[in-house]
Amino acid sequence: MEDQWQRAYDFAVEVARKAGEEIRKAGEREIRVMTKSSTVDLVTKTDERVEKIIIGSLTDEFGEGTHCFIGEESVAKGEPCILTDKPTWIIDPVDGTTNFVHGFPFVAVSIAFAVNKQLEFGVVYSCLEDKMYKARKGKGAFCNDQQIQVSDVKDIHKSIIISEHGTDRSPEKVTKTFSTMQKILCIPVHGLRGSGTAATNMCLVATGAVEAFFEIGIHCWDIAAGAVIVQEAGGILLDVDGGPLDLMSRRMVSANNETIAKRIIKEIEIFPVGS
Ligand SMILES: O=P(O)(O)O[C@H]1[C@H](O)[C@@H](O)[C@H](O)[C@@H](O)[C@@H]1O
Ligand SMILES: [Mg+2]
Repeated sequence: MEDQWQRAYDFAVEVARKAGEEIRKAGEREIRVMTKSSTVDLVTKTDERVEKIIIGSLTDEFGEGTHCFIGEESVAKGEPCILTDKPTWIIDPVDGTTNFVHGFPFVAVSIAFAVNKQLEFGVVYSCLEDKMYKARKGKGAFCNDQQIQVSDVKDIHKSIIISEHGTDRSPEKVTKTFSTMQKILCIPVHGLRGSGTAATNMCLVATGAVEAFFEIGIHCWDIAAGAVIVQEAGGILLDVDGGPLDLMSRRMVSANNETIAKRIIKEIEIFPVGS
């Protein structure tokens, strides 16, 4: 049977690299010369510009109207965020926007592709590190074309766990997030980390650098590509309540195995996520 999505997969890698180059140029050209306080609107323009480059390239390649798009910036401007059975690109043009403004070296382009609500492939380009992570369902996960695999650690005491506090500063969320982090830290685990971008965090799970990453508050575009990469690296994806992952639920646990995932889930204090 003809391999229907290989060309789309290969092209997604090219587009991610082109988008990453645009982000690097924006960082060198614009942010360095502006005070941080005045860069927020510039960043929004960069995010929007990069998303336009990605969607424009995909539309030129595959034709107007053949595929659907869920992009962070398009949704922010009122486009629907609904995953249908149609072939759909799920895009975060600049994951780690706050990092980008500050020159903190973890900024990722995240591009995933789903058909019939099933993820076919994911590409995460950590553009300041020049690390191209990619994975296609059933065909393994790679970083710069080297196959990657999750850690084989089962003892939680020998693990590093990633979590993020996100951008919401509401008292309930902050209290529950830090209470969860405190409980996990004091299991004890070897350490807690966070890169500031969910896509990169998931790739760190996939390479075995850390054992798990969880977060409540992320969006489908932050995690869709990373989900394929973790899965194809031998990892597991669950909801924070231990049920199956729902890509649209704004909460997620990714881990190297079920033992670590379930141990983490016991400590997570769940809170509702805003719109
Ligand atoms: O809004 P930015 O600065 O991009 O940060 C969020 C990032 O997009 C997510 O991937 C992270 O997981 C969140 O914790 C960040 O707040
Ligand atoms: Mg993001």
